[in-house]
Amino acid sequence: MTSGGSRRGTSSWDESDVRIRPNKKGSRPRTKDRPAHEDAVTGRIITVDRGRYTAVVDEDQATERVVIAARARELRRSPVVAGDLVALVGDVSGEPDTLARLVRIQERRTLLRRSADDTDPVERAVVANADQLVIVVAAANPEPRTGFIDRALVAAYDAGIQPLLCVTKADLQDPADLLANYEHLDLHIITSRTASTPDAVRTTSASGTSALLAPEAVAQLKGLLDGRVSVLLGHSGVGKSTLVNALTGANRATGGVNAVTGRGRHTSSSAYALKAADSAPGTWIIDTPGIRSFGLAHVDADRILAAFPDLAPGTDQCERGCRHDDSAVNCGLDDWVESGHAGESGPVRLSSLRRLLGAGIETPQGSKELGQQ
Ligand SMILES: Nc1nc2c(ncn2[C@@H]2O[C@H](COP(=O)(O)OP(=O)(O)OP(=O)(O)O)[C@@H](O)[C@H]2O)c(=O)[nH]1
Ligand SMILES: [Zn+2]
Repeated sequence: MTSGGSRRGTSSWDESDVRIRPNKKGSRPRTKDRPAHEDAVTGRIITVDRGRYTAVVDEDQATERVVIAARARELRRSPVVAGDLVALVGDVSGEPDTLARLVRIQERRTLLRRSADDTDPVERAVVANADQLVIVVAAANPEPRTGFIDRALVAAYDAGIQPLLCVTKADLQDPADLLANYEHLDLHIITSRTASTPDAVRTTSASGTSALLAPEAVAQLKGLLDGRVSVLLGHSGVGKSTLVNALTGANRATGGVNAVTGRGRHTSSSAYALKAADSAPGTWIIDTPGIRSFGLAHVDADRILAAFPDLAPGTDQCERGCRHDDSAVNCGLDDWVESGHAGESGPVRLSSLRRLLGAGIETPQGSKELGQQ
């Protein structure tokens, strides 16, 4: 359990914070034939596995515990994902072999989504209520792919989540060339490497390989994650679990949450949340072991444009249906940038935007055409 700092956990919420999501069929009260669940407690979903929802209740209090719940029948069609804040009723003791009932999902601040691939219109919720998306790539072994980073950036901008780029294994390869692609985005970039100095952070990967990481990047990352909910995303082998363990290590050895999530390797492929060690209340790291790709069929180009406020007004002069991408003719963004409205970095920002717009997304008018065929 974390300690110190101001209390910002779920403890300060009351029932009015737990809102029922708008009902498509109108707002027929659900309280008519069942109790109003006034006794419900709020839980934070840390993982989902075969219809069982694992939640943390009474976060950062002495009574903090892990409660397993099943979804109430009326929520059968509502996906519940890691990071969701939910109302739980029934047996919320968290004792072995008890099962609570999940009766409400709190309105989400953000929702990270993906489709299985660019042509699959079915979007899946991945993580709810995240503040930032930490995109983890290795400088080498495996080779970094800008396509993956770009797609993750698009997914983050689409979800209204702040992206952050973490490059590992800088001891193997100087990542300067890779990073040149991203220096004109509003993006925190953290570069991590191994080190053999006495202050190196000792950690292990999920498979048990130990590593010594230079403390600067670990400290920097810790500072950026403090008090926030962060999703970590990266391909296998980039050093994600090595980093996660460096950040959560102390906590995995103790604490209630550990009982469910931290015993050796997590076997489920779904996202799961871990509490960071020695951090402010509300600091959560959500790992996404099963996610190797980001289908973007659901993404709206307007939301990507919104992440470029210096450029977005330039599209006022575009013709209807303009895709603003590399193939666009008479795109207003060209004039906007040429006439200096977006400042000196305008041209490189525009080419970054266009690269992202080409990462496989719908046109602003909502046609089903993809940006990349
Ligand atoms: N040289 C170097 N090796 C590292 C660094 N970080 C991690 N590694 C090593 O890279 C290998 C893969 O690291 P993991 O943490 O298992 O990678 P992962 O992303 O969790 O991979 P999966 O568990 O397959 O998802 C391990 O042998 C680590 O010790 C680094 O900064 N530099
Ligand atoms: Zn345009």
